[in-house]
Amino acid sequence: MPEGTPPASDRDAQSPGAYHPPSDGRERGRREGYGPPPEGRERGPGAPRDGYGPPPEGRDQRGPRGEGFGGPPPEGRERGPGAPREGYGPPPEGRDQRGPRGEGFGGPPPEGRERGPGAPRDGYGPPPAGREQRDPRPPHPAPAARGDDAQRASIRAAGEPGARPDALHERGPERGPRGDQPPPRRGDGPPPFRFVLADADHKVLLGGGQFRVGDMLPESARATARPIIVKDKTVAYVYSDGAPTPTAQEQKYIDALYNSLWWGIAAAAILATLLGVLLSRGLSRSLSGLTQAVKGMHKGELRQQVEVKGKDEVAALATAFNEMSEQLAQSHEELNASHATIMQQAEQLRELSIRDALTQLYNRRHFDEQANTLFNQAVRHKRPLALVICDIDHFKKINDTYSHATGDVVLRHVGAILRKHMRLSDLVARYGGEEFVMAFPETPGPQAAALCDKLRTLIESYPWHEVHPDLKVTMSMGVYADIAAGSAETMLQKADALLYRAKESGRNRVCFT
Ligand SMILES: Nc1nc2c(ncn2[C@@H]2O[C@H](COP(=O)(O)OP(=O)(O)OP(=O)(O)O)[C@@H](O)[C@H]2O)c(=O)[nH]1
Repeated sequence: MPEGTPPASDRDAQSPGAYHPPSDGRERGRREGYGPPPEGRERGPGAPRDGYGPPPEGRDQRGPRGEGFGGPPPEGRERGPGAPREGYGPPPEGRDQRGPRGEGFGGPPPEGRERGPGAPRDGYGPPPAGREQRDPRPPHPAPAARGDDAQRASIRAAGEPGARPDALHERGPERGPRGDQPPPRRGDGPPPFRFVLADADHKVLLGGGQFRVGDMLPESARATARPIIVKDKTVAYVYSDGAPTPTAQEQKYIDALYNSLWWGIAAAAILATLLGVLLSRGLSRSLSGLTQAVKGMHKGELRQQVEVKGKDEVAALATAFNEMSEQLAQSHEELNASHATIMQQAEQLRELSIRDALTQLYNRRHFDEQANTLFNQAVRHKRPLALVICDIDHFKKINDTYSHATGDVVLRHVGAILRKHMRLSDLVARYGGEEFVMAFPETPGPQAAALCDKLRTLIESYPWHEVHPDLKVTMSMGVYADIAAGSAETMLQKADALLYRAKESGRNRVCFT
């Protein structure tokens, strides 16, 4: 069994995933071998060994247990070359082949810890020449018999470059810092992480970064420190201090990644810009066509069609716009047609409201409105105005002799003769029954009477025999042309009086003042 490897029984009792120091019994047993035997415990060569006295044969060849910490040997313990070593002399041959213990922590050894060239190393001072070449792996944990020294050695091993704090719980005493696999070599560069080791009271045992030995870990560091547990008891804390320091190769790789990232971002930005410019140009052209079409619609040209390209949203918008424009134009045309129809019908209704259905002349209501207007204008402009009332002679006899229908035909023919032979500025209406009224603007009385006489002659000479062989039709008229009467209504009353006089005078004649 190589030195430093605990007995099988001890190893079996240890958890495979955590570091456990040797049992107290082992520790005591080993330590007891370096002090004087108890009084009265003299032993002979065959006496059972309890650690006092020379080891049995073969033990010396293995060399002493590698305690490196302790005071000077007890008084009177003079040792020869074969005396058990306590770390105060060169190790026996073959000891160096086991590899160093706890390398990785530089700095001088504690005061008073003078060591010989073969003394077990505790991590302070450079290793012997060629040691790293022979065994690059971190040392095994301290032998179980060394107790607290073994714990320190194991803890120092955990603090080596590349070691993880939780590795203390993962590897057994005879395993490497990372189990059975050697730690990755990182060349001669700085360790990737720095660790600070503190005892259970958070007092720094092994400094690093901003912490010195003896400092107290601040609360912030304590929160993230990883405990080192021995037999369910926290014996120390490991705190990671500082950021990882990549190797030159790793830094190159990181730089290359950053360069690739920045070039990728730059390329993406350029592509996005170009794509945006192209899209904006196409979009601008499409929207320009739509804008022109909308302006055309605003001017009243509702039927607008824009070019549809592709199948994107702009094309869908152009298609929808074309459909909307066509529907809007059709609706507008239908609305215009309906409006024209309504206006026509309104005009027809208006005509019906102001005209006589039998003769198609204006009716009395319309004549009264227009006669007032003409009267006011004549008064304002002091212009002549003549108003005339006409009545068919013995019309009752016509109805009675030739039928009521013949009487209607006579009324229509008389109305047509009156309308045909008057000026457009003159006004004629059927006043009721067989009565007609006329207004002659800009016409003095004598001229109006002459016109009325002409009309009377035309009615009398009309070929009524075509309506009925024995039919004779004449008309009597009263003409009044003095606006001094005061109103159109008064003038009509005066004209009606003259009509009555014409009737009384024998009919078929014109009377005026
Ligand atoms: N056919 C027809 N007859 C009408 C219409 N309106 C009124 N009449 C008739 O016209 C006749 C008018 O007769 P009157 O008022 O006595 O006058 P007149 O017979 O013409 O006698 P004078 O005026 O004195 O010459 C009445 O018989 C009415 O019925 C009409 O629209 N159509």
